[in-house]
Amino acid sequence: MSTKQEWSASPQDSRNISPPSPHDTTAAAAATTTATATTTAASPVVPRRIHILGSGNVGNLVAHSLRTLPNPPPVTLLFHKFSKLEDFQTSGSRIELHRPLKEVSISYGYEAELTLPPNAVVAANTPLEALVDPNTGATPPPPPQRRIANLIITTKAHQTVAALRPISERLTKDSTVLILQNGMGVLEEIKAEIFPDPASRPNFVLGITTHGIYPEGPFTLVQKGMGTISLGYVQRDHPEAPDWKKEGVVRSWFTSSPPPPSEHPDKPPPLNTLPPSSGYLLSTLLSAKPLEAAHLSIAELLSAQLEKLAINAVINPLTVLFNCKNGELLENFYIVQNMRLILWEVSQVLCALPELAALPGRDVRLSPDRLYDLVIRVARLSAGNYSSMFQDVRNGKQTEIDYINGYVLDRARDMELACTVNYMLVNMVKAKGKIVQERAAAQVPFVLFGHALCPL
Ligand SMILES: CC(C)(CO)[C@@H](O)C(=O)[O-]
Repeated sequence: MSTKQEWSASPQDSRNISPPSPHDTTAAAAATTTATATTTAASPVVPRRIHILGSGNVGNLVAHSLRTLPNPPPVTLLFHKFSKLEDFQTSGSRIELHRPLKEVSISYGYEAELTLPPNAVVAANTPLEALVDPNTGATPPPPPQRRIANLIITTKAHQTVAALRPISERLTKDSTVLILQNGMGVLEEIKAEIFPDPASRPNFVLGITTHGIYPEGPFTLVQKGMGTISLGYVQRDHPEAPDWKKEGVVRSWFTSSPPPPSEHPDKPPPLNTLPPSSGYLLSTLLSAKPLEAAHLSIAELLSAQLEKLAINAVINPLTVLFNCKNGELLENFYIVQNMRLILWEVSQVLCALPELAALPGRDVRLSPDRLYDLVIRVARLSAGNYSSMFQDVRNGKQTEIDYINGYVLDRARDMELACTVNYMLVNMVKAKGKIVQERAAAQVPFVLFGHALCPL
């Protein structure tokens, strides 16, 4: 874990359009006690406010952990659906966390915003309920168009680009965006579709979490498994890097830039060598104890991401296809045989990735046997839970399969490797999702204004 560093914050960003909130005006004093180190006259100026896009379990855990710091930073929750914003407000604009053997903790003081652009009313594909209060018919007030210095994205992988687009103009090259979600490939999509110009795009940090969080009510979470959050700063691309728009999405996120200054390539770069907002965001997350966050070198983070990808590539689709809890996968010899088959193929693809060529111990670390041990450990620890993909399918939602097994498939395709097992899994999970959605639709054949008129 890296050393923490103190960051002073600007009381109010001069580019903000909205008037300062009381939380922001006290930012400079508060920032100095969030993390500890030496302040110099030349300390970087970073607005303290942290915006969080994605109001699922991980987003709420991070928000709660930040707001329960001794001197918490101001936190804005960004909602892209009016109904979600309303749920938050009607449940007291607070987040509640239940942890094993710990008392329940409740956090307050959030600012909540709707992220729809002002002209969303006329956009053809905007869901009406996202704009108009179903009870009163009122439209929400326009959100303050404050510049976003620090953004944490915890949306599902497939929702990220659409959720980020309405706020993308509030991010600048001085901002930092942390992408904290399951799956891989989203950073490349964001760069290609939202920030094609390397010179003006924000800084990025990638993260993965192993915390086991489950909802117990609106904005009430239960932490069943204590995990960690691993974070890695992504070096900026050179402005002369390839034009992503022209050449399509390249799914490897390693850049053409030299690695950031660091005494040893396995060590993360010191926070004070990073852009100020990246240093501030990392330092603040590292100081939030319940998150158990660690700052890794980007090579270490990539390995951890790929290990998690391999775990998800096995547990998630199999729990969908066999309609079972994570632990039930382990009790069935035939399923375990399939696990080994999937991992053999995943391991072949991951070990061939060009960006891992210099990773020490790559072939052992990503060998089928080691990945199998990791899968077994996670399935045991989460034996009583249903995987996130199982829950998505059951709730008729789109899954993250394209960013998990689909990512393995895309990378195999780039390298001209066969990847039939993962190809089949992607199609089978999509087929299962379609069956569930069609069955649900068949049960409610006639829907008007969101109300089922004739449920069967
Ligand atoms: C590890 C995992 C499969 C445990 O349920 C989790 O990442 C999930 O549900 O996606």
